[in-house]
Amino acid sequence: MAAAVFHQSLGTFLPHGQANVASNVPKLNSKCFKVEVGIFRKKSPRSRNTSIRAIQSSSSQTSVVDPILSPSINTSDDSQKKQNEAALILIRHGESLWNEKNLFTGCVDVPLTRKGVEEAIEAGKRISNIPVDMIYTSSLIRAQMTAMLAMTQHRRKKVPVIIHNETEQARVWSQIFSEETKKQSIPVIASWRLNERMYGELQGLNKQETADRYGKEQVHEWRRSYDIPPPNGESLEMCAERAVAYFKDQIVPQLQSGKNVMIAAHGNSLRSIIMYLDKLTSQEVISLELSTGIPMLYIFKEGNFIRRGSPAGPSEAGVYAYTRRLALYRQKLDEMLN
Ligand SMILES: O=C(O)[C@@H](CO)OP(=O)(O)O
Repeated sequence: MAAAVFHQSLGTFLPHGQANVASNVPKLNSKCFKVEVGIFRKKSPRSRNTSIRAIQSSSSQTSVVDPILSPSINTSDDSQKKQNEAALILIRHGESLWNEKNLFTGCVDVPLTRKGVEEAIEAGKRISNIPVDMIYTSSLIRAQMTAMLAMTQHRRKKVPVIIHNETEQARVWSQIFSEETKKQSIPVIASWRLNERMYGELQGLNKQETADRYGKEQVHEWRRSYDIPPPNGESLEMCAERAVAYFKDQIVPQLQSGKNVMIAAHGNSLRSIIMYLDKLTSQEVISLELSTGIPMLYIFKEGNFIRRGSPAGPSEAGVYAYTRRLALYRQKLDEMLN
């Protein structure tokens, strides 16, 4: 059985030997952790799931029809690109144990609270009818838990599979040898570049006690100014440099090729990405606050990001104005699953 390698920048599977994955591993240039990319196995264009074929036949040229199974998706096909639209879902992780304790967290890797688990599940319900072909998370467990818990609610019931490419052995040992299983999997790529901003010497300190000690204004400046870093930490601008660069280099090409993408990350890494998507100024981003458990939906179409989700809506219907294609996808899911 021939293995195939998941090629991160192409977002597809190449026969082992053709994909120089090592050259794709970015150099780490600062504080926090892990490398990204990994292996996965190539899907077979021939063996398709019948029920999915029903969806494809209704809307064969669009990306929202579960392109991971669609043989027509080809990253080098320009005409395909022009017609594609893709969904982009952003989720801030649910409440963590340090959110609960009101501690500066940054790159410290703490898990979700029970409430955070429930928020992640609730977020998953809101996006359960939106197709997801690839998942990106930070390297931190709170974002990864959120992504995984959210996907337990997804109606397509594909299984998120974390891509491991830290070493050749990790890559080889995590191969999947069933075509059917691969088709029912969603690659999950973790990158430290999506981590929360590094909070420097504030990490682990209590937010209220820090405000009492250094003054409310000073702490507010550390927390919400655009270009003033906390002591030995990252400003939002510095966080944006690596998070937005990663978004442009790694994630936008997937959207361009028609893949529907979910990103589970953090208050500040997502604020910096939203600043880029919504073309916010450094003044405007200061007042942008993201709630936990409220996913946001963007549609990527003809090179533009169109915001469809409001962070404030109380229910799925209130949150998203579906595009025609998303509505069609949902209708087909209803027919398939009910
Ligand atoms: O502590 C942190 O890492 C972040 C997010 O919880 O805090 P802030 O609200 O200051 O961005």
